[in-house]
Amino acid sequence: MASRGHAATPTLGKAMLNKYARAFFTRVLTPFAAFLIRRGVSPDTVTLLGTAGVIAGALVFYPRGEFFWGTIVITLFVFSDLVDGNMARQMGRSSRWGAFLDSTLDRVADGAIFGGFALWYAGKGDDLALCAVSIFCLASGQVVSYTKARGESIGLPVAVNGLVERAERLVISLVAAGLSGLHAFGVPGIDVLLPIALWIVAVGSLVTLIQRVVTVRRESAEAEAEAAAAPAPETPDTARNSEATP
Ligand SMILES: CCCCCCCC/C=C\CCCCCCCC(=O)OC[C@H](COP(=O)(O)O[C@@H]1[C@H](O)[C@H](OP(=O)(O)O)[C@@H](O)[C@H](O)[C@H]1O)OC(=O)CCCCCCC/C=C\CCCCCCCC
Ligand SMILES: Nc1ccn([C@@H]2O[C@H](COP(=O)(O)O)[C@@H](O)[C@H]2O)c(=O)n1
Ligand SMILES: [Mg+2]
Ligand SMILES: [Mg+2]
Repeated sequence: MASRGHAATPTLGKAMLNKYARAFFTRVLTPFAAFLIRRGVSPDTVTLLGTAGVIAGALVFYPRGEFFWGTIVITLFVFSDLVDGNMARQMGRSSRWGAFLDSTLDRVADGAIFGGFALWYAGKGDDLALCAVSIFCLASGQVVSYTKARGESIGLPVAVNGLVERAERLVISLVAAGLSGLHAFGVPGIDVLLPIALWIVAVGSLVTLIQRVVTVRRESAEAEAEAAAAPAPETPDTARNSEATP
């Protein structure tokens, strides 16, 4: 199957969280995943419910500026993205459909999170620049993921993850949003963290996008050169001719 961060393809510039945190969370979440399997829950159900919870947390709380509670709800549900795959692997039922559903709903969840920030800044948060930065984070995150999916669909390895993968985008934004939310409980000055995080995610996503586009361009040129150097494949016509020619 097409490569992902943890696939067989040698991957350059593997992002920190996918490299170090995934193994840790796999160990921690495996017993919970096994428990759900014993209760007859399917990986697809976990994928769907997890996404619904993230959407609810992001779109109910963030547009009202309730960053603490929004982040608590999202955090409770976002780890379902690590549990669903874990369950599928334990059951020996990892599937193309599951990979498609997981990745597609990742995009939906990310849209809700950064859309929630944008709605806050477009409304009561009253900051057009930060609304624009939130929309940039949303769009660039989706395009970063698309570069890999499209590159892989045309047969390239896309052997780079880049500086800021999805896990980084989420951890930076959610930690900052959760802490910024403490402002509502009287912690002074802490609300500056969310704007800082959004700028970091925006710049990091742009760098990641460039890293991936450059990689796809190089891999594509290499693949074209390889194809040009290889002997032309036999068509029925050339096969007939070569049989006729002694
Ligand atoms: C008083 C304190 C208030 C604070 C409130 C609580 C704060 C809690 C804050 C944050 C928690 C954040 C948790 C975020 C967890 C993210 C988990 C996750 O979903 O990871 C997904 C990621 C990728 O999964 P996939 O392989 O399924 O997805 C692929 C990916 O989307 C690709 O996208 P691309 O990267 O290319 O853009 C797609 O291409 C592909 O299609 C798709 O399939 O999983 C991982 O990467 C694994 C690593 C997970 C690492 C989780 C780290 C969590 C670390 C810390 C959390 C705790 C922090 C607590 C801080 C408290 C601060 C006070
Ligand atoms: N409903 C699902 C969800 C995931 N999978 C498989 O797991 C892989 C993703 O693993 P994560 O640890 O990142 O969740 C995905 O590519 C599928 O192979 C599944 O089968 N069904
Ligand atoms: Mg998953
Ligand atoms: Mg996922």
